[in-house]
Amino acid sequence: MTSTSAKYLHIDRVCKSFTNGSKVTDVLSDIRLTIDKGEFVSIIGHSGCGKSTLLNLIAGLTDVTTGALKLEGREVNAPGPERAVVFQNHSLLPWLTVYDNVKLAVNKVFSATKTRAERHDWILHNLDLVQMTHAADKRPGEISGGMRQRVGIARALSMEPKVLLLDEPFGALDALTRAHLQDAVMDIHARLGNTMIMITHDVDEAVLLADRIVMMTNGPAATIGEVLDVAIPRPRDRIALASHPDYVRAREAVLRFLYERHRFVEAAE
Ligand SMILES: Nc1ncnc2c1ncn2[C@@H]1O[C@H](COP(=O)(O)OP(=O)(O)OP(=O)(O)O)[C@@H](O)[C@H]1O
Repeated sequence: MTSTSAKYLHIDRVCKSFTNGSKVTDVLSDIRLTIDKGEFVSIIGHSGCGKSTLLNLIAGLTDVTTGALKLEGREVNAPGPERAVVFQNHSLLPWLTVYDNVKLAVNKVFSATKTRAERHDWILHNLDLVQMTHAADKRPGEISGGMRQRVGIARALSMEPKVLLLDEPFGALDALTRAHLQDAVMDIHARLGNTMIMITHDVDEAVLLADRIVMMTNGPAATIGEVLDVAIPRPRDRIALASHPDYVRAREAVLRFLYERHRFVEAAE
């Protein structure tokens, strides 16, 4: 980690509680994490531990209760196009075509700085990045779930975000489609070099994609239990990796964390 980029995204002693009437729920406690520019970070942890809450804090969709969250030295306290989110279930507008869904995002960010022709080219360029140009005139209801997720990624990328936040984007997809999209994301990350943070429940996905894996303890008041470096060279090939000793070791470390040291126990009411 170089000193100039060390504080690119800085999460400093962040706690998050939700208050509902007189009931206060402490969801996250003392989160400390620094993410480098261009890094790919996976966040893994049992259901309900607070992964989405952490991502929403980075997105600016919810406020920190205490602590500070900064991107390039600037406090994050509202959503912004420099932090685009892709959700598990696509959030495309069903009445607009694929092209128009991306256009909406592009117009929002670039209407003052790109001409109409440049914006058109930019929309097609982003659809091309996820290999969806052929479906530009289709509506979300006319394409598959995997294709909708691709369009969601294109729409997020079209805003040229500094940080791409992925909240379990492939959770609802079949294994084969998921593998194709993982490859697409790795390819985009290699080509654009942007910072990506992805929540996943899938240990193999976490290891395959990430430079570091952030492992969260169980809630309430969850925190970061361990951060694992995945020093496997890129490009990564899923078949070659399956028997790679570093891959096997990383996978085992995550499994041990999740199933031995921080086993999920159903909360007894
Ligand atoms: N707006 C809210 N008000 C009150 N509690 C909330 C709110 N949002 C989330 N929570 C609680 O915070 C905890 C963490 O939720 P979160 O969705 O962040 O977990 P998660 O790790 O992403 O879960 P999953 O893996 O199941 O998606 C849960 O107990 C949830 O009920």
